[in-house]
Amino acid sequence: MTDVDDQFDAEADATIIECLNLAEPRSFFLYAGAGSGKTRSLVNAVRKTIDNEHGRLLTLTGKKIGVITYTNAACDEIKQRLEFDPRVEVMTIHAFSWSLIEGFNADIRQWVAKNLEEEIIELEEQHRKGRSNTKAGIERLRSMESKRRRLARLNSIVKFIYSPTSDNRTRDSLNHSEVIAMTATFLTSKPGLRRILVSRCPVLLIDESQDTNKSLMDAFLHLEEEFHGRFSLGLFGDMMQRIYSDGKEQLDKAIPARWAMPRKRMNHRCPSRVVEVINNIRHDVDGEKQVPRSDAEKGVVRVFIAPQAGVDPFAIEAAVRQRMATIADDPAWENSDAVKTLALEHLMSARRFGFVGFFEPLWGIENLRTSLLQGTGAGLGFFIRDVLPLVKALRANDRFGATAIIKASSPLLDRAALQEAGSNQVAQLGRAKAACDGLLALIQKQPEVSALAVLEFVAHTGLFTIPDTLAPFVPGGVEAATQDNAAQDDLEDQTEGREAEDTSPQLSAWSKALEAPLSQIELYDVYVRGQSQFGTHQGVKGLEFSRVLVVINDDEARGFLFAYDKFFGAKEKSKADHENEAAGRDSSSDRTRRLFYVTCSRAEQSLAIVYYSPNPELARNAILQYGWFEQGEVELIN
Ligand SMILES: Nc1ncnc2c1ncn2[C@@H]1O[C@H](COP(=O)(O)OP(=O)(O)OP(=O)(O)O)[C@@H](O)[C@H]1O
Repeated sequence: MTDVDDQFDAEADATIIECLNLAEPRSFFLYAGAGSGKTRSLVNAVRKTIDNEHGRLLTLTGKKIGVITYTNAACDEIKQRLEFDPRVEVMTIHAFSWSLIEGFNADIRQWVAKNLEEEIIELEEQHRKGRSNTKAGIERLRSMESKRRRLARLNSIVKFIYSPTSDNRTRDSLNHSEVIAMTATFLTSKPGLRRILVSRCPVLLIDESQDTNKSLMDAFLHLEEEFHGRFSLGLFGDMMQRIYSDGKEQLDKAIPARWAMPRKRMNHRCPSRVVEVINNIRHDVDGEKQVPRSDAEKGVVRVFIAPQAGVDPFAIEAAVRQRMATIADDPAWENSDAVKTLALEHLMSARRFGFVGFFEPLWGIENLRTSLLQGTGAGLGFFIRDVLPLVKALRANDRFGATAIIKASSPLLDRAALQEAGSNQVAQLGRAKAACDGLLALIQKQPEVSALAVLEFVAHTGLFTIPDTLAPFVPGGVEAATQDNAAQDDLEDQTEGREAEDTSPQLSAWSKALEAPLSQIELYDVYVRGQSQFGTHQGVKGLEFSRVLVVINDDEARGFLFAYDKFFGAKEKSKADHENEAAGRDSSSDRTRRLFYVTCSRAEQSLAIVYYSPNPELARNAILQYGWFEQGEVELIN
């Protein structure tokens, strides 16, 4: 690291540290682009603060520095970098919100009731106006019915529960957006809650603040207004990287003049050519210009334009990697594992990484999506926490590991089974061993064995407990589950859950997903852990990779928030787009430009963009007209 580079933005860091002075806390808004080390500044400032006399004060008073991150992964990373210091509370916005409102059961009940009543009135209104025999009409009726039922049951719920990392489908649970909305309302309407927050965390730092839910952000800004001088709200983020519609538009314009406005201008991540390109993309938005590190390489940037129809994307992307290996003089491009491929959405990644058969049916069910992306929920857990670790241990001939897994989670060797076996424990151990051997044989004999066949084998041998979600797919599964009272309750919660009245779509989705080979679930698991070479444009916010391949295909993505075809001039803008632009409102082009900025700025060495266009020639001209890329950097392929 060169001294000049290290000192380049030193003033911003010093300002932030000053703001965290607990005797005189001051709020601040850090203005800094991609790769400028915002997270590093956050961690450094917190560390410096807890290492000085303020740290002792925090220990004495039991107060904490609050840090809100955007993802669980970012949360873990920051905790680790701060060595799990107990004076710092690092949480996602969902976990933080719940930590504020948990236990206020009467208020929660009242809020949910009012919210449900309003939603029901709105649905009734729509019902009066619309037709009831269409798909939308039927869903509306079902939703109305479900909300009425939930409303009727509210009084019987003594304690509301919520988990920031799962689908929250039981009767007494709240969903993610309710918790956020409720926290915003409570913070605004309850002075006591505001006092609790400020007294618990005299400093609250929010990373990726551009995407923090707008009503919650407004609540924090009001709270700051009331407590300034005694409380510091520190916003880290980059308005150019606002890619979720939830965030507060023009947050930067809402910041009071008394706040500190530190600024960082060096990009420590990207090579100089990538810095130039992202400066170009950003230019018309706020003119903010970054400089590369003095020791930055030049790097390579290429845009490849391919036709949208009648091509094999796998062949095209392989050819692009080959071409990049030559242009960048970097053979690693030929190895797809060394390239991070960013698709517009998860299905595109699933197709490319090879787990679409398992993923697509479940992804089609709206309220399974959170758990699908987080690998949570009993059905997924059965495979990724029980079966796959055992399969891996057996394949590696790791008898010790396999035994540990069986001991920890197989009913064959749980305490009750062993007690029941009495003097016959050896036979019970033999049964477990035979089940393991059988599972290994099944997988070795048929490497593409279906998930269903594995499930049936596990049910037959009793190797693991079959969760209710999967019980309908094994002989006698449902009866076995319903004999058990607790299971019966769970089943009712699932079938008569708040919103999910009709579980048949979920059952048929699981039925389809189980036809996929178990090997697809292994790939899915690697993907959701973020360990594959694939990711989505939105999902890689905050991350960085040596070689980045951005895949753009509106046709395959079928999204509506982002529209590259319009952005790159290959498709006409709609009337609404023109109106939004004329009125200075956020248009789909604005959103697309910001997403493009995020993806391009992930590259540490070289960047390739593959754009599947309905009209490659037109797109090429439009892209060149922007002037972001040089003539030689844009190639047509087919
Ligand atoms: N002062 C510095 N010296 C050396 N490397 C740095 C410095 N600041 C940041 N970096 C490195 O630059 C990269 C980008 O930092 P970081 O991820 O914190 O940036 P960011 O501003 O959060 O980026 P983004 O908004 O794009 O997610 C990281 O690899 C980080 O280690």
